[in-house]
This record gives sequence, C-alpha cells and structure tokens, in this order.
Amino acid sequence: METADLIVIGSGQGGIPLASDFAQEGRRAVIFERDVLGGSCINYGCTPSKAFLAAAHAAGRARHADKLGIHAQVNVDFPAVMQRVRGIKGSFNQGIHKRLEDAGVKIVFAEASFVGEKTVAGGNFVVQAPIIVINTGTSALVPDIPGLAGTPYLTNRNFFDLKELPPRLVVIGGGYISLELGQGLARLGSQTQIIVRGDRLLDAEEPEVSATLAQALEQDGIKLHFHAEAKQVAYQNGIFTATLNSGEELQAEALLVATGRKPNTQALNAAATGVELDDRGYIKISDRFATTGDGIYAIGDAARQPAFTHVSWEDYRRLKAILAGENRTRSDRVLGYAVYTEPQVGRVGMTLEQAQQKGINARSVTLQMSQIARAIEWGHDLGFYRMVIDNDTNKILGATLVGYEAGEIVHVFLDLIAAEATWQLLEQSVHIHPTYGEALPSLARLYQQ
Ligand SMILES: Cc1cc2nc3c(=O)[nH]c(=O)nc-3n(C[C@H](O)[C@H](O)[C@H](O)COP(=O)(O)OP(=O)(O)OC[C@H]3O[C@@H](n4cnc5c(N)ncnc54)[C@H](O)[C@@H]3O)c2cc1C
Ligand SMILES: NC(=O)c1ccc[n+]([C@@H]2O[C@H](COP(=O)([O-])OP(=O)(O)OC[C@H]3O[C@@H](n4cnc5c(N)ncnc54)[C@H](O)[C@@H]3O)[C@@H](O)[C@H]2O)c1
Repeated sequence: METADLIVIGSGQGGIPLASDFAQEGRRAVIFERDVLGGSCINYGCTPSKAFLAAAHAAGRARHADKLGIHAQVNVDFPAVMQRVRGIKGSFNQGIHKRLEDAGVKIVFAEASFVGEKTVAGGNFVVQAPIIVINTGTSALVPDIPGLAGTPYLTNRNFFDLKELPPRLVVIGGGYISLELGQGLARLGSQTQIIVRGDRLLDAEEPEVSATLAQALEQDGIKLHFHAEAKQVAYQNGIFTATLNSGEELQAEALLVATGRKPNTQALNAAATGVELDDRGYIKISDRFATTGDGIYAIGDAARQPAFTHVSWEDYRRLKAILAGENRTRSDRVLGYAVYTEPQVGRVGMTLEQAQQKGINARSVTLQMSQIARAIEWGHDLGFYRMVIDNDTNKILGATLVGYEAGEIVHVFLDLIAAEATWQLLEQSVHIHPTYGEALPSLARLYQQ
C-alpha cells in the first residue's frame, strides 16, 4: 500500500488547489477523480453555462433592441455556439490537468472509497494518509416521474453535449439551472415552457425577485406553468410529452430536468471510517470542516455548504489555514451569489425577513430600476436595488439587486458588509454619472427620508 501526506477525493473547486499547494510544498498529495478533472463547475456547471449564456444573452439583447430602434435579424449558429462552449471548458480542464501535474500531484482516475482507517482505494490504487479531504460535490437529483427513466432527457451533465437547437424545450424545476439554461435556450430560439411546482420562481429569494424574473422570462416568450407537476413523461418519435397534474400535455424535442442536487457520497463507503452523513446523504462537518472521522475533512457542496464555486474555493483557503494551525472557521464569511439570467440577480448578506427573524431591528429601502438614469438610457429598466440595514448600528446587512450585471454591482455591498460599513459611508460617496453604481448612494439616501 502507498502512503501520502494528503488524499483528496474528488477534483472539485477546493480540492484541486489544496492538493497542488501540498505537492508544491514538497508533500505527497494524491487526488482521486472518477470522471473528468475540475468537477461540475468547469465541466458541466459554471464555465460551460456562462459561456453558453454569453451567446444566449447576445441573441436576447439583439432581439430586444427593437425598443432602442434597432431591428435586428438574429441567425443563431447553434453548433458554433456549443463548439465554443465545449472549447472553453476543454481548455479550462486541460489547464487543471497541467496545474496538478506540474505541482507533482499523483492523479488517480478512479472512483474512490474508504477501505479502512485513513485508507482509500480507487481502481487498483490503495493509499493511506493522515489527512483526507472529501470534495466530491453533487449530481443532478432526478425525480421519480413515471416514464422518465430511460428517455434521453437532459440534465446539466449532458446539456452541453447538445449539437442541434431543439425547436421546443420543456424544463422541470424553477431554480437556478432551470432559469439560466431555460432562458438561454429560449433566447437562442427554442420555444420554452417551464414547469414550476410552487407559485413562484427561485422560491428561496424575496417574492419581488421571483416576480421580476417571471416578467423577464415572459418577455422572452417563455411560458411558465405554476402550481404544476409533471405526473408522467413519454418519449416517442423524438418528442417528449410531459403530462401535468392539471391534465395538460406539454410537448417538446428536449426535456431538461433541473430539480435540485444530491451529494456524491454513496460510493465513498463513509461508514467504513466513521464519517457520518446527514438525512440527505451530505457529509456532516464541524465549523472547522472536520467530519466525524479522525483526520478526515469535507469541503464544498458535498458538505452541504452553499453550492457555489467561490464557497468551495474559499473552503480550501480556510481549511489550508486550519491545517497549518490557524484558528479559522467556515461560518464567518459574507456570502454573495448571482443568478445569470437577464436581468441578473445579485445577492449578499441578509434579506429584511432574515434579519428580522434574527431579532435585528432592521429596515430596507428599495430603488426601482425605472428610476435609475443609466437603466433608462440603456433600456434595462426591469428590476430594483434593495439594501437592508440595522437601525441600531446603521450597518449594512444585506442587498438584493435585480438588473443588468447585478452580479458585478453587488460586490460593492459585499465589500461594504465585510468592512462592517454603515449606510452613511455609502450615502456620502460620490459615484460616477451615469452608471448603475451611481444608484447605490441614491439608494442609501432613501434612509434619510
Ligand atoms: C449548471 C450549473 C451551473 C452552475 N453555475 C455556477 C455559477 O455560475 N457560480 C457558482 O458559484 N456556482 C455555480 N454552480 C455550482 C458549482 O458548480 C459548485 O458549487 C462547485 O462546482 C463546487 O463544487 P465542489 O467543489 O463541491 O465539487 P464539484 O465541482 O462538484 O466536484 C466534485 C468532483 O468529485 C468527483 N467525485 C465524486 N465522487 C467521487 C469519488 N467517490 N471518487 C472520485 N471522484 C469523485 C466528481 O466526479 C467531481 O469531479 C453551478 C452548478 C451547476 C450544476
Ligand atoms: N449562478 C449560480 O451560481 C448557479 C447556477 C446554477 C446552479 N447553481 C447551484 O446549483 C444548485 C442547484 O441548482 P438547481 O437549479 O438544480 O436547484 P435549485 O434548488 O436551485 O432548484 C430546484 C428547483 O426544482 C424544483 N423541484 C424539485 N423537485 C421537483 C419536482 N419533482 N418537480 C418539479 N419541480 C421540482 C424546486 O422547487 C426548485 O424550484 C443551486 O442551488 C446553486 O447553489 C448556482
């Protein structure tokens, strides 16, 4: 049996830099990957979806340019769009391979599982190490809908293999992947319908976010079916038929299932080494990423952290510091995230409801996009900027931005919150006219009214 200083299971967003750093420091690091290097983000998540959306939103903006007096005819070369997407993810993937090899990490392309104390096996390779880090991520959770299994439905895993634009698309789910990829294909020309279980999209966000996105998707010609569930799926002659609880039948050449994720922990044989899982199969961790197994840590999505690449990557930085003896935790970070629909959603910190639930004397102010000069001039007047403050301390607690490139602009709030700044600091700033950023001090000034 081989020995190492570090074993990483899964080449997710945190595991790769951790293994590289260990190897670069002259320690022996082994990484197991059962699929392709780089995990979901690079191969079937962020990278391909955002490269895909670059094309989709270019088409969408051209189609919506009518209101600017520009009447464009959009010709989508779908094979070229997808070839570019696959090219970008391929180059990122190769970059990771080179990074790990250059650092001297031993890469084992095999599914890993625990076979004993601090011992992991995958393929024919068995290795023991004092530190083991699980970074195995999640996979698409596919609901048990009668007729679905065995059909060529899409998930994020095979979506980016599409060669032809499906003339019609049905999407199941009303969350991130559904909205990003559903709006993307609609903007490229697929007639799109989305099946939403509840009464609104992105139901973890504030209702105004859901309503604004619903309006935007409808402007793209997407039909939204609320309070709807696919009770049955059939596939015949290249056509899917999804039968809803209402009895309505939706037909399309492509069916995208985007109904959430499940942790990749089944193959780990976690019980063999005392690593406990929660009721949904995620790995239980402490505030310092420690599992219940001695010397075994877990980071990223599989540890039920907020499922974002920057979280997994920041987990790596914090875990590395902890392993070096520093007193770090995972819970003291400011969490921001974005949804890359158009308009985008940029979120950071607490909503008003979340702050009030914590007993904070909080208040929020909202500025509509239609009141912002830049948004009117550019014709991106759908959305709003909202900020939450603590009335007792004046500190900024959170922000919700829905608008053009809101995922960029929200970083202003991310940094202000990290700096524990007050709304007065923002109010006193003089931002450049006419920008979207100019609206942020205006938003803060609403507290004076
Ligand atoms: C379509 C889509 C779009 C997304 N867009 C964004 C975005 O824009 N921004 C953002 O921040 N986040 C986005 N995410 C989320 C983001 O991809 C994840 O949060 C991020 O990849 C972190 O994952 P991770 O590091 O936990 O593991 P992952 O990246 O999921 O990697 C886990 C790896 O472990 C491997 N593995 C699993 N089990 C084993 C085993 N037993 N042995 C060996 N290897 C194993 C898997 O094959 C995989 O390669 C998106 C996700 C999806 C699906
Ligand atoms: N921009 C980003 O950062 C980005 C993009 C994509 C994904 N992600 C990450 O990946 C995670 C997973 O995304 P996702 O879209 O798969 O999950 P999600 O949790 O965002 O959405 C799942 C949706 O499916 C619905 N649903 C669940 N079961 C259903 C069923 N049987 N029938 C109909 N609807 C059903 C849920 O109500 C929900 O609307 C996200 O939570 C996010 O953390 C991030």
